[in-house]
Amino acid sequence: MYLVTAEQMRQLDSETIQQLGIPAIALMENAGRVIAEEIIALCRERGGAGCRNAAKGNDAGLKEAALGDPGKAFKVSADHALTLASAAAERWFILVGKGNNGGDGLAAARYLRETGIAVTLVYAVPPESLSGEAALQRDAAAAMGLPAVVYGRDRLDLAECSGILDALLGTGGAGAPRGAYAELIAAANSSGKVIVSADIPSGLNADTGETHEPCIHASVTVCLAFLKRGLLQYPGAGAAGHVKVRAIGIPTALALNSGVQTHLLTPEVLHAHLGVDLARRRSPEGHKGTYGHVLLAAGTLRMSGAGLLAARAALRTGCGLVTWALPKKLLPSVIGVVPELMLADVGGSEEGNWEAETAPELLKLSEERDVIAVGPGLGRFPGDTDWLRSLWEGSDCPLVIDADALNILADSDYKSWARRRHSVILTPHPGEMARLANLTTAEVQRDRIGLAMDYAKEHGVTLVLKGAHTVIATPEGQAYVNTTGHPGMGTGGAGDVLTGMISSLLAQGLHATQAAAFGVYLHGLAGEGAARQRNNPAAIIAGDIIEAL
Ligand SMILES: NC(=O)C1=CN([C@@H]2O[C@H](COP(=O)(O)OP(=O)(O)OC[C@H]3O[C@@H](n4cnc5c(N)ncnc54)[C@H](OP(=O)(O)O)[C@@H]3O)[C@@H](O)[C@H]2O)[C@@H](O)CC1
Ligand SMILES: Nc1ncnc2c1ncn2[C@@H]1O[C@H](COP(=O)(O)OP(=O)(O)O)[C@@H](O)[C@H]1O
Ligand SMILES: [K+]
Repeated sequence: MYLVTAEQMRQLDSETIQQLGIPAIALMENAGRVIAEEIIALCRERGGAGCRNAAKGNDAGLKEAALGDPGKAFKVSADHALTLASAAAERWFILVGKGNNGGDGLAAARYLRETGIAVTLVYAVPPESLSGEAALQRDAAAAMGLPAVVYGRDRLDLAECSGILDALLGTGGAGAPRGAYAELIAAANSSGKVIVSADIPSGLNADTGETHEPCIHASVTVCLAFLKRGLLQYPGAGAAGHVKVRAIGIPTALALNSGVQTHLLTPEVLHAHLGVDLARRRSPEGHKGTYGHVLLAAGTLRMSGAGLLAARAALRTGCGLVTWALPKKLLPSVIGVVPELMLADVGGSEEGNWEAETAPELLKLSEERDVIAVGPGLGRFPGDTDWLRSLWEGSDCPLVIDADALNILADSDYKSWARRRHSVILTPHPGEMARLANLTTAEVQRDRIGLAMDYAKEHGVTLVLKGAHTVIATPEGQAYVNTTGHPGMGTGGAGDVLTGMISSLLAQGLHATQAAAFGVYLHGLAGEGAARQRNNPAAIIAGDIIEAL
């Protein structure tokens, strides 16, 4: 599934209209219809038991009326999606803005009325100020005799409705809602009524997910044609409720041709777009050498657990072998803790810290391994930027950089380092990303997708920007947004687990984008599994995520 910006959406709209010759009013009709269908589905779902039974009876009657001899094949079906047995119990207020989003709402109102639902149009601005297709919809609604009020001129009591359709502002909204728009949004939010948003919640930045003050808090958002980026990024993702993306006649192929490079990370995208074998089939004649060898440079005396977590996660994700390179001082405390793990002491300080002099030994170890993962529990040490530079420039395999190794990178001018033959994957959380990009954490969170895409392209790295809805951005300019995972994963060490997983997939031969995307996806699924196994998600610890793999 594609993710688009408001600008890309406008371009796709106009290409459909100009290249395919489909009139704008037809797209708006389709939009109105799918919005009405979703409202009807919602009414059906939340209808009382009596209503549901009535609906069933009615549907049975309307859906399939076998005519004549029951043995005959001839049947007639009604439009189930636009049928609601409990319609008489519903009254919806349609909040109408001045632009095309308002036009969508007006079209939806007509379909709802046809179903038997009472609708009242609530214009945020005088109806005369509507233009283009929205004006055509206004006239059609008036011709059908739909009752209408104008906000600020006529009496309005939102307590009198059973639900609200928010068709005030869509992708053309700019800045915080003003005047009547702001007042209607605030009133809708405090009404306690169920709210369905057309395309995006009014007051949401469609690209970044920032919510202006005020912003609609919807139960359902019927997103038209393509998923808008802002609906996936918090806090917008929280304001949108259940997002239902519905087709309105804009061909998906247009997005591909127009160079839309952002995707929702689904099993279909992993399989069909990224070529990942989701079943992770293993060759019947495979052996541990077939599945690759991870070299992990991690851990200090005080943070040896980070190394253990990353190493165990790598093993559980299916690579053949893992060698954990660590300061000598750690050996007595970790020997035997994970029996499957190989340990390589590389010197280090008396206190069990890393030292710059360990670089040649690490490079030597890397010659026999397929990937280097560096960072979990690493700490900082004198000469660490030169140390990381020698790994970057001197090793001949993919490199996964996490935690303190990201902080080292943030202190380096690594764009001037020699180009690598193999890929580099960075896995920052928002705080680490802020240091890398020289921003505040709030600035990072403002538009995670946009920032990740720009950074990955500019620095020639695969970037995994962690947090709810992790973004994977590639050096070629693509991005994938993950939705697996769980708030219970906000626990120390969960990121170390991810580093181990991505490294393991790289060792097994997946390329950087595959390994980063599939690793993030599986990590989230394991987090969900761990949440199911524990009765309370707050009880999840990082080791549970590994056990759920
Ligand atoms: N063929 C198509 O194009 C299709 C489009 N589709 C639909 O159109 C939507 C986009 O429509 P759009 O571009 O007309 O913009 P829209 O979101 O309705 O709002 C713009 C109006 O709001 C106003 N306004 C803006 N900011 C404001 C603020 N902060 N506070 C107050 N007012 C503000 C601004 O007025 P102005 O300030 O310029 O006077 C302007 O008139 C899209 O989301 C989808 O639903 C679908 O039907 C598919 C086919
Ligand atoms: N609310 C959430 N929803 C989904 N995933 C989350 C959420 N909070 C945290 N995570 C995931 O948990 C991991 C935490 O990583 P990180 O902050 O690096 O932890 P640590 O440094 O302790 O290992 C990341 O993969 C992140 O995406
Ligand atoms: K809206």
